[in-house]
Amino acid sequence: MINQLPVAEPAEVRAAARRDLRAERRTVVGLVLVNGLASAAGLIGPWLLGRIIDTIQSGSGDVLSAVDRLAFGALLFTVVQTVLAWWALKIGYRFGERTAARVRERFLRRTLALPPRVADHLPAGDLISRGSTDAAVVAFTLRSAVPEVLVALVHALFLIVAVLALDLRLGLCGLVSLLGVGAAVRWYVRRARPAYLAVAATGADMADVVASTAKGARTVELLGLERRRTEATEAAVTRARSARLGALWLRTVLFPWAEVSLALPVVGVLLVGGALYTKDLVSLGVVVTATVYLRQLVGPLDTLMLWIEQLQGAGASYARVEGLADVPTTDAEPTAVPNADGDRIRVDNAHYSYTGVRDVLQGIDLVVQPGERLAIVGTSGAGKSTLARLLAGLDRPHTGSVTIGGTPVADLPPDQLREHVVLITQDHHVFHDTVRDNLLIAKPDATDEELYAALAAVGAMWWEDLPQGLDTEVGDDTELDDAGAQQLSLARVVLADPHTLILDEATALLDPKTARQTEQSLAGVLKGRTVIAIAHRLQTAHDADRIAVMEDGELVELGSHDELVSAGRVYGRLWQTWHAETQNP
Ligand SMILES: Nc1ncnc2c1ncn2[C@@H]1O[C@H](COP(=O)(O)OP(=O)(O)OP(=O)(O)O)[C@@H](O)[C@H]1O
Repeated sequence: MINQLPVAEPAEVRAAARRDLRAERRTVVGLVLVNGLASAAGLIGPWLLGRIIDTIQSGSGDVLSAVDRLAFGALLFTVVQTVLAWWALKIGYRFGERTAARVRERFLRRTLALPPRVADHLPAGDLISRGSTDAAVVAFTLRSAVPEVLVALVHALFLIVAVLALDLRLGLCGLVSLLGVGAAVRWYVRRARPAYLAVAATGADMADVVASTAKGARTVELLGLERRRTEATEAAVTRARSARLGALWLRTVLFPWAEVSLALPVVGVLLVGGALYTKDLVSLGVVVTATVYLRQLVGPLDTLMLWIEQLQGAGASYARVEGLADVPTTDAEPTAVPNADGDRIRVDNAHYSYTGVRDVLQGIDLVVQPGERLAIVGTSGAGKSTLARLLAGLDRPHTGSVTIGGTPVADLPPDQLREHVVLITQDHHVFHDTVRDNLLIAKPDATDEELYAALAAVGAMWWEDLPQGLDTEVGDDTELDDAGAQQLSLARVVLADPHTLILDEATALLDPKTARQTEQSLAGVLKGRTVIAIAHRLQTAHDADRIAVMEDGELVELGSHDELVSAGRVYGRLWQTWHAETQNP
């Protein structure tokens, strides 16, 4: 079990961000262009203001009409800037929406592409918090922060260039005074990544503790573990709180430091500009224009400051979302392609341990022929379900191999795996969606005829009475009963059309009526396939072609019912006892 999913390295995050930006190349170029125009338009107003002051000061010619013209120009360019800035933001929001969707889809695709044996061992809380909280933070940032930050950056750049072009001395004085802001941001950024990664990791840990307590609620209640679980939850909450306080502390330093630093350029330019003006080295209009430019710089820099925290948090979330790409999915390359050995399932000297201390499977050797019906029997804890998991590719043996047609089953990607083998248990799931979409999961390109046939094969003709047929949403107004839900998941199996089915407790714990209905549905699914059934009732074993008997993780007997009964060993004794019990209940 992986305790925590990987987090993408900064270089990987940068590469992923570059890919996302490249995918929206035209939108980004449009955004920068329109934004540049808006910023350029914004520079003209203060420049015209300087011209007004210089015109009034010179007092030559028709001052009044010159001032009117200049003031009208300033007003016009302010309107132009407002319209262009609105347009730039609109483009930015569109970019954000599309990129956020791309990030979410990538996460979903990566999650679904994980082999079952890997997905089964991932920490659920961490995975859920990455797919929900982290993905939401990234989406919000892309939608809101990134466009505004891009707009602010371009605006700030134009203002700095403008003030330098206006008067190099005043420009340099303004820039020197800005160094404080740069130092504050550097200090913050260095500490923010680890702080926000800690916030996300402790949050995921908290979700894990709560999820595992909820999942095991009955065990907690039965074993009286309430106090221990409460303590574990409190400890997780405390860790999450102190991580968040650590991140907040960084802000309490950043903001006052930055606020003071932002006031300095204006003060510096007023002092230096005043001195230069008294010595007639610069006009009053230029000093006023430079002061207005630097004053305007506070706006975009403030925006950058405000969003910088969001960007840092989102950077950490982006690294967590992208980290899914680094989940190790295979520790061995497939040794052959399916078909070298037909559809034959072969288990060679398979050992497996959950804890690394004790092998619960101890050197299993087994070959299942295509089309065969094999029953696995044994006492509780003998290792039947574990063997079923290995056969279904949900885990790989620690030594030895389990192969289908020569390929290790656990190495098959999910879409290929389900074409070969499907494990049927009582844990079926109906998605809150239409009947059609619930079925298409198994075969996205299935035609309606194929869907009707799959439903008919499992006896689920109730779909014809649904208000909108296949397009009826299930799970809301149309609640399916247990048998209906099981039929829907069995219809998915028919569509996936695997050559081998593994049945583990598919009906053992169902009430008799549902069990009977499910067995009838199952019969339609089993037809023409290799079936490996964990047999809880010896009647199932009796009907199988061969029976594998397990004891303490070993395969102790293998043969037909008649062979094993006449051998009179483990199965023979089990049969005698069961037979006696059913004859004299
Ligand atoms: N997740 C797990 N972690 C640790 N040990 C486990 C886990 N699952 C099963 N085991 C242990 O592995 C051994 C084999 O269990 P398995 O469930 O395969 O047996 P089984 O024959 O299917 O039993 P049953 O008929 O009761 O389901 C048992 O000793 C069991 O306690």
